[in-house]
Amino acid sequence: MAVMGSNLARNFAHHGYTVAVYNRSPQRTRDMIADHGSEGDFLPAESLADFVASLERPRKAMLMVQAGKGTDAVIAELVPLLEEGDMIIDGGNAHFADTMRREASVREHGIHFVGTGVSGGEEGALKGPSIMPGGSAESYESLGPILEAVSAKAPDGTPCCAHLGPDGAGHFVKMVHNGIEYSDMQLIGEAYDLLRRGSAMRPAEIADVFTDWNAGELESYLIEITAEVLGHTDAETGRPFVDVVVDQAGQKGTGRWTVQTALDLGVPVTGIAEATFARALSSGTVQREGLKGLLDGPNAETTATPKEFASDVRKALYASKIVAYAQGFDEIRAASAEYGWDIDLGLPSALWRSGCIIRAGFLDDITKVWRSNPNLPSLLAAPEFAKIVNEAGPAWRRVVAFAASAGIPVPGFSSALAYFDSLRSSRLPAALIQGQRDFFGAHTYKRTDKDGVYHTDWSGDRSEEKMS
Ligand SMILES: NC(=O)C1=CN([C@@H]2O[C@H](COP(=O)(O)OP(=O)(O)OC[C@H]3O[C@@H](n4cnc5c(N)ncnc54)[C@H](OP(=O)(O)O)[C@@H]3O)[C@@H](O)[C@H]2O)C=CC1
Ligand SMILES: O=C(CO)[C@H](O)[C@H](O)COP(=O)(O)O
Repeated sequence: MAVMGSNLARNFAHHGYTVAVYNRSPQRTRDMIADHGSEGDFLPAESLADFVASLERPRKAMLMVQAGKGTDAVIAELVPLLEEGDMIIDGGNAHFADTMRREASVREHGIHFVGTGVSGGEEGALKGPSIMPGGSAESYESLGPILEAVSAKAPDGTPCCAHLGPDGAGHFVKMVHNGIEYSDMQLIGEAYDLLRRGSAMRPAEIADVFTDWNAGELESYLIEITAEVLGHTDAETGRPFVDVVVDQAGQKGTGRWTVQTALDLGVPVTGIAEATFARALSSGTVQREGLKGLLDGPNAETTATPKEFASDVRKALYASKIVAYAQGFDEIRAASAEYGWDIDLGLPSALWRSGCIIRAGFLDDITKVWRSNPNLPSLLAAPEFAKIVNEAGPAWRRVVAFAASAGIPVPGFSSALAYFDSLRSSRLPAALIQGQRDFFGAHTYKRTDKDGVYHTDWSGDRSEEKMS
């Protein structure tokens, strides 16, 4: 009955379901019933045993508790109280590997375990979140209609909830959703910083720029709330709210997991990685405090007009955002192959169209791309997206070049551009790295002109040997 659980319970009740509710600390349950008990049919319980006893069979028990140890603790307490055929649904931000482990262990008791991503924050949970369930297809048959009823609806009326695949598939997709969320937020932050430092615009003016952008191709929840946050004035000081907030970004772990998992899968999610490291750097007070005044550099403003500059930043933001999404989908595809999930690539973007934090107008276009050609090597290979990033090129380069010359850090914009340039390069310096690896470790290399694996006798006469 913390923020997500209580709002989701109210959402179920608003849809006509009778909802049994329980929280480890009973006061939270009492508060929720006192504040919202009249909104629907609730059965409050002060012990887990009473909670379980009040459920219809087969029982469906949904957890919205702290991910990690909290989730394990509740499952351990819940399993002995349940029977074969019952179902545990974990809606928290669990690591997909934990979900795979929990699913296997709970299945031994004949109990279904559904790990599901839930996104939309406090408001989404109440009014309709994007729901990303994994678990067995059998469990989705009975659970799906309930989750679909309370989920957000896409502009075409489709529920933003669908079965993504077995065991950890749902939580994996939610994890990548959060990784993309990190990237999106970092890119927006960089756009703000460029306009603020590079064009001397005030937060309220930048809020207007974001409001304007929200009417175009960048239309999204995160752009919308950015305008709200930038337009907000601190009541106590009368200063822009953004200027009174400590500039250290928090993180609960999902961005880090996305990057760690991508490293294991060998998928370059550079935008998500830069965004995650940027949060860590902002919070690294030892280094930031310790180096204050020691590091030198420029502090320049653009010579472009604010309108021209904002137009370039908008294009760079959109192109970098497309790169981040392309990388996220690459990670989902790689994990689907690795774990045998068989995820339909068109589904995540379809489920993200409404309700979730990264909801955006262009998710409809992404869904259409994957639906018409699921075998594309990358989202960037879709002609419509290739056209956008290609056309953004000159503005993107002007922004990154300006940022470097002006001393404004843009790790998201510049890493996205480097990714784009790497992919379009016919030759990469990886050939030299292969030579170095062979030199110091006899790691061998392949040649461009003939088949086989080769090694050069670097410490001897430098003759080349065909190894296989
Ligand atoms: N907040 C958000 O915007 C979103 C959150 N999520 C995920 O949803 C879940 C709930 O999030 P949120 O509402 O923010 O709350 P928190 O993540 O802060 O979790 C608090 C809840 O977990 C319970 N809890 C913690 N440890 C235990 C334990 N050992 N045994 C029993 N209960 C325990 C708390 O009970 P008690 O009151 O007794 O301490 C409380 O009900 C999390 O997994 C979160 O990652 C997903 C999407 C968005
Ligand atoms: O899952 C969410 C949104 O989709 C949660 O709000 C999550 O807490 C966001 O991650 P972080 O706290 O690391 O910024």
